[in-house]
Amino acid sequence: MSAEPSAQSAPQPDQPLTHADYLSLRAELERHNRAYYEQDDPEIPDDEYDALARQVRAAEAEHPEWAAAGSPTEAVGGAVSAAFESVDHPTPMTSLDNAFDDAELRGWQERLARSLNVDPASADMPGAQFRYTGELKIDGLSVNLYYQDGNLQWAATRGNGRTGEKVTAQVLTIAGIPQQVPGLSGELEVRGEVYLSREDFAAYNARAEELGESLLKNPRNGAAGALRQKDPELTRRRGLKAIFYSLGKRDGVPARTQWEVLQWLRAQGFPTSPYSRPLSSLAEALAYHAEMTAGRAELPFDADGTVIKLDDLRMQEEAGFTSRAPRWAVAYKFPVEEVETVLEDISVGVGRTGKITPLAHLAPRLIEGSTVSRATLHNEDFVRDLDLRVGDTVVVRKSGGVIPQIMRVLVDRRPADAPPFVFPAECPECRHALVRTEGDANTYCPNPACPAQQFERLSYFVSREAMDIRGVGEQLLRQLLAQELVRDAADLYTLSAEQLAGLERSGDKKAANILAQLEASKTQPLWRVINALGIQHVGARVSQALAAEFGTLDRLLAADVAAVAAVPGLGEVIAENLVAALQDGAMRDLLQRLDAAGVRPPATVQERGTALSGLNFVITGTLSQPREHYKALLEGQGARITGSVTGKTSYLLAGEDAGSKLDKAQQLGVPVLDEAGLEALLTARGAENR
Ligand SMILES: NC(=O)c1ccc[n+]([C@@H]2O[C@H](COP(=O)([O-])OP(=O)(O)OC[C@H]3O[C@@H](n4cnc5c(N)ncnc54)[C@H](O)[C@@H]3O)[C@@H](O)[C@H]2O)c1
Ligand SMILES: [Zn+2]
Repeated sequence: MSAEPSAQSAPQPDQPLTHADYLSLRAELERHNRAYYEQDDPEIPDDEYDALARQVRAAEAEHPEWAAAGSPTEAVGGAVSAAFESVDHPTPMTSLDNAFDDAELRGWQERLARSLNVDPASADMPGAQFRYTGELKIDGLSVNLYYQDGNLQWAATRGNGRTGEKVTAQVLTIAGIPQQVPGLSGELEVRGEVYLSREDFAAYNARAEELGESLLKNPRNGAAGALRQKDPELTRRRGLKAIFYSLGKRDGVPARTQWEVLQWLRAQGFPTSPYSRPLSSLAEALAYHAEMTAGRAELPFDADGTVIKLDDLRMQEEAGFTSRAPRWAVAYKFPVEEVETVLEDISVGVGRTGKITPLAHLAPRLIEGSTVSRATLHNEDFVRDLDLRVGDTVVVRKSGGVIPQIMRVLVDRRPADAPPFVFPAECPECRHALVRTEGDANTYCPNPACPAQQFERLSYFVSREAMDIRGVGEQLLRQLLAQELVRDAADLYTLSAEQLAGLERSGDKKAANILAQLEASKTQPLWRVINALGIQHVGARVSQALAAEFGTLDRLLAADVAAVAAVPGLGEVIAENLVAALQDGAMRDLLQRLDAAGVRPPATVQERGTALSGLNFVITGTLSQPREHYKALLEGQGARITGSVTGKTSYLLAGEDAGSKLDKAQQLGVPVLDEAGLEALLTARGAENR
């Protein structure tokens, strides 16, 4: 394995910078700060940014007069966006100084000792006065929660360190944030990191990739973009998480050390990190860092290093802060592992929606503990921007700790005869001309009869997360397509025993088994059928939400965009796409033929709750959601819905402007429920799965 020399090394001392060089580097740094902090969209990886910042700092150390006009190296964060109300942090929120190797961590301890008037040699004595807490440096963005007398007043981003953006509603979409800290009076500031888990990051990008939308560069920027949404509902959909690790104001908090702060936070119900550790010496800090470095690939979130903090809070206060960071803590960054490898081939795949995706085939290399031999190239522009050519030596790293990504091409190592990669104009499977519409990064094969798409759609249809037809595997599907026995999923249900038995490596017994499985699949639950249609962005989770909401396929087919978009977990984009897909002529034809073949999912009703079984409901008046919603909800709990109020009616669900039915119910003494009443009834009867 050949690791790239680190981009983090300090500038060469034999290359003194001129003032003009310095100014241009500094302008570059400011530009990257804006892209990173204000647009949440960095242009360069963090280690390259860090190297640039070090160069500027080194120049300023030699020429303090250059920095006099106010350098970005002195500042924390970026400008506060006018889109949010701004709020002053009672205690400033700072950045952290960095260390990049063990020697730098020792150097940090020495400086710390001197600032505390302690002999650096004795600070490092076994069992000495310098104890630490080791934590992971989670790659998210920091927030400050401000409480008065134990009640949450607001939550804000770090902003420029003194003033942040108020994002209370957005922060409260994160699970587990206490709105009260009982028993405290005075002021409390709780600081932590809001982040996107690696899993959620990957899921987001997978969807964005399908949509042809721009991808998140890393989980940190994903978290920052999600938290700084004006609409908290959009924040909620991204599924942010948070981990808390320090205090600003801390009136009445009984902690004397950082470790006790963490224990206290945990006891108050704040999410805390399981990876934090008390450390009794610098040697233990080094070992902790080494251990975290080795285990970083398995973390559920991105971390770019460890944070080593002097444990004693009184000593922390004594050591104090520089202009932008505490002296008592340091971020020890993980090395960025990049490897060089050779691009052996670029293949082009066709997905079930016809999307064409180029894939890099790499000479296998080990990166952070796993072998990497492939990397997605996303789309045409991605390959062109890199100017990738087969035979190139490329630099690969894991982005977001998990997904291998080609960072750049080492052009000087390019074989002389390497031809530029030409993105195909025709589908590699069916030779149909490919289309790429303006404004879309993706290229598609528009041919619905494309065998690659047919195959992908069919294998998706029978897959475990869809119709789960185990006997129909990849090989069988290929044979069926090749012999033109099927074109789409509905054709599977028209197959005869003779046709199946006639296939290669098949026989009567196998054929009977396949037919039995096909037969059984006709009553698979609704969500499986919805999922099996293979509509863009409609996977298992979305299908389950749709089935729960609409109950039957017919109701789903009748729903408009607004009704679909209102389903929990869905949004406008998915809704529009879904409604359009269901209205498509070919899709209607497929659905009709599936129905004719006997594929009839039982109404979702039966497989859900029984909390209201035996009860008869009548619905009237204007409710806050379409009547279908309540119908599905009630039927989903086993209730029957009837049209008129009679002696047999158990409840009338009445919205605004209810007319004669309400009168009738009152006459007959039928209990009348409003929405809150219904909610209470469901709760009282222990309804789940709503
Ligand atoms: N790629 C780019 O263009 C670009 C531009 C600007 C900044 N950056 C990156 O951003 C970082 C710069 O600095 P910064 O000041 O935002 O912060 P920082 O990431 O260097 O360090 C401070 C921050 O660490 C976070 N943190 C996470 N876990 C913590 C813990 N356990 N204890 C304390 N703090 C913890 C806090 O949010 C805190 O504000 C660098 O990593 C730099 O590479 C990159
Ligand atoms: Zn094709």
